[in-house]
Amino acid sequence: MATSLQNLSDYDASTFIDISEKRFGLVVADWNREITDVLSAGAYDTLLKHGATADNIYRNTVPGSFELTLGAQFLAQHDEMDAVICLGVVIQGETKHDDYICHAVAQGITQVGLKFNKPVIFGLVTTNTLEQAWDRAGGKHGNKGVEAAVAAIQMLGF
Ligand SMILES: Nc1c(NC[C@H](O)[C@H](O)[C@H](O)CO)[nH]c(=O)[nH]c1=O
Ligand SMILES: CC(=O)[C@@H](O)COP(=O)(O)O
Repeated sequence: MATSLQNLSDYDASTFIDISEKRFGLVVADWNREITDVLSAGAYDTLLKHGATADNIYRNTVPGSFELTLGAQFLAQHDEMDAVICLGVVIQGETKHDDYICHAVAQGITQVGLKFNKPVIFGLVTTNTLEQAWDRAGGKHGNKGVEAAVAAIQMLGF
């Protein structure tokens, strides 16, 4: 289903577990920094809003989205880390460069999650245009950072 029809920025928090003792890693790509900062703030504020403490949220920056996988692994490998949220923005260019990045990140962070048996969330905005990216970073389609944080909380409830 397309984001225009449904997004997780509207969610029911009544089913969330207590996350006051949970530790979260945020891995944020520096590319398209103005937008990833908004995603990061959305994720951070959402975790706090639902009971996480600032001391339990660890934020690491990586150069670009391609590095999200390794950044996620650096955090996920710590036993005390409960969930990792990866945030990046890849906007289509003239070449297939964006495809390579997006597929690598999707596969890479899936593997990290399976390897460490903990939620590693795919908060990668992959759009055709800059405008579409802003639409998903506090614009008309919500904030994918918020959605990523919600997904992490929901997965911890399993
Ligand atoms: N083009 C985008 C990139 N490119 C950089 C790569 O992610 C990577 O850092 C580089 O290839 C070195 O390994 N990154 C984004 O996050 N968004 C883009 O649109
Ligand atoms: C994927 C991108 O945003 C960019 O770095 C690559 O652009 P291009 O495909 O025009 O080289």
